[in-house]
Amino acid sequence: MNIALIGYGKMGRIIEQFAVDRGHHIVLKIDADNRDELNTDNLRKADVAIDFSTPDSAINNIYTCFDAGTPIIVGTTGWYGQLQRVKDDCLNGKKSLLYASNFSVGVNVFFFVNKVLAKIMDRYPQYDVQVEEIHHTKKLDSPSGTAMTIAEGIVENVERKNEWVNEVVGQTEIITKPDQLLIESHRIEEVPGTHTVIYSSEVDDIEFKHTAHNRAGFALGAVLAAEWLNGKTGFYSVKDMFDFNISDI
Ligand SMILES: NC(=O)C1=CN([C@@H]2O[C@H](COP(=O)(O)OP(=O)(O)OC[C@H]3O[C@@H](n4cnc5c(N)ncnc54)[C@H](OP(=O)(O)O)[C@@H]3O)[C@@H](O)[C@H]2O)C=CC1
Ligand SMILES: O=C(O)C1=N[C@H](C(=O)O)C[C@H](O)C1
Repeated sequence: MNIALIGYGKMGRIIEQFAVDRGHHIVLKIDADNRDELNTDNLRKADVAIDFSTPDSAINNIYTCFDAGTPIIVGTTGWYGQLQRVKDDCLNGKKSLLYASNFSVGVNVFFFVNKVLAKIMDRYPQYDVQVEEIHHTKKLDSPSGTAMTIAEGIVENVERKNEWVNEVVGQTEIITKPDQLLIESHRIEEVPGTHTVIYSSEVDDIEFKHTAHNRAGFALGAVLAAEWLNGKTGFYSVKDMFDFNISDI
């Protein structure tokens, strides 16, 4: 496949390596310095675009791909307030988009088991629950997209939690109400991404944790998603690609 990389930073560069290793060709690389080269003519040279850019630029990048008719994989986080509008425009215009807050196999297994665990813990009100995420200090958005997906999996399944709230440790201080799920964000040099769900009672804690050792899992997952999306029209999340099912267990 011919691939356009929108965002050529930490992720874009690793994605390039995996894509080339798998026999693909990079036909366009966009970063802040050459962003005027992101236009429909250039995008039409690509079979698929992969966006790992910035929360502020993602929406414009998505709509430029829609205009070009180029399917787009969106790894960028921090734009999900616009998700419904993007979904509607994608489906109405018969465009092609797949997004994920996290493309790694490990985290997608984690997302699935998190929901199962939440369903079980719904029965045990003596446990409170919170989510912690740790990322490098260059990260622009808080909470991480991954932590939001985890929190949504808990709020959907634990009746005593109705919404999530975010505290960035050292910047904001939150006093949560009982029906609020706290996501605590920590920023520590060079950490690729660590997510923990903690259920705490008077007598014990249950901790469920995913630690990324590097960015390779995210990058390979994004290339596999591009291969999966090739030839499809529609609006997808990474769940459509992994498709775990409790009846498989
Ligand atoms: N879904 C997932 O699995 C994962 C998602 N992410 C998300 O991906 C995004 C990128 O992460 P990361 O690679 O670490 O970040 P980086 O800051 O390393 O890279 C961002 C890139 O975007 C470029 N950029 C800036 N403005 C624009 C623009 N207007 N158009 C196109 N590109 C632009 C930057 O250019 P320049 O360097 O010139 O400023 C840079 O090349 C983040 O939102 C992050 O949360 C990260 C890892 C995994
Ligand atoms: O910015 C990052 O680095 C990461 N962002 C994604 C997120 O916001 O969840 C995925 C991963 O945790 C790394």
